[in-house]
Amino acid sequence: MSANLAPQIVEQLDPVDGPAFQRLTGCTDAQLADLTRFQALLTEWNEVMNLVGPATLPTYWNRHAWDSAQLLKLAPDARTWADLGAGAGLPGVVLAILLKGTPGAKIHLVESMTKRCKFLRAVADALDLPVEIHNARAEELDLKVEIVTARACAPMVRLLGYAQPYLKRGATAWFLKGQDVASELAEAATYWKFESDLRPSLSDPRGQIVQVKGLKSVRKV
Ligand SMILES: C[S@@+](CC[C@H](N)C(=O)[O-])C[C@H]1O[C@@H](n2cnc3c(N)ncnc32)[C@H](O)[C@@H]1O
Repeated sequence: MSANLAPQIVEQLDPVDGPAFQRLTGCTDAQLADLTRFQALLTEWNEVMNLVGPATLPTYWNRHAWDSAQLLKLAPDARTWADLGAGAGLPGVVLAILLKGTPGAKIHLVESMTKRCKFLRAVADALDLPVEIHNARAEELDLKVEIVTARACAPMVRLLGYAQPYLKRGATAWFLKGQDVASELAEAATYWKFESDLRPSLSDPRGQIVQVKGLKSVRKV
């Protein structure tokens, strides 16, 4: 698949395997092969370090690949991304696979745990991905990107603090959130002023993808 994933995406829940994911996204055979290799690396490394819940691996294509890939539908023209708390490479590695070969594509994988960065480096080298890996705390970096994203990194009240430097430099935030998003947003609103826009997740019937704009601190978290 080339630069524009979004126009080809047909909305449908739960791709159960690689071919179903390919039908859903229109990804190329090469991208499908990379995603399959990523699944194998995730499974192999998960034996020796805690990357994802083992029970989620059988549903990799929906829970991890499609959950991550759906972000490209929201920002089809974005080329530069920062994934805060990338951990196992979700969503950042999936985005990098789907944007590989697109001129200007660069995905910053920001992860504070050194051993998880080792995994991300191994994946990036094996798949020759357009990524930069930062073994750092997200809020300490000063990166200029179009989109800042995160999945399961921190509750919204703290995530906004991590994302603030990126938003200040012009990024748009799209965060993958679960069923607790309403209470997370209510808590965050006592510390921050911001506008949010929620879209239903295409991979998780209880999930939401939250856009955040106009972030200002009201009081210290
Ligand atoms: C629960 S894991 C989720 C990883 C991945 N995004 C996923 O969905 O599988 C959260 C990750 O965020 C990292 N993390 C938490 N706070 C961070 C921060 N301030 N800067 C960078 N990484 C952070 C943790 O080390 C951990 O790897």
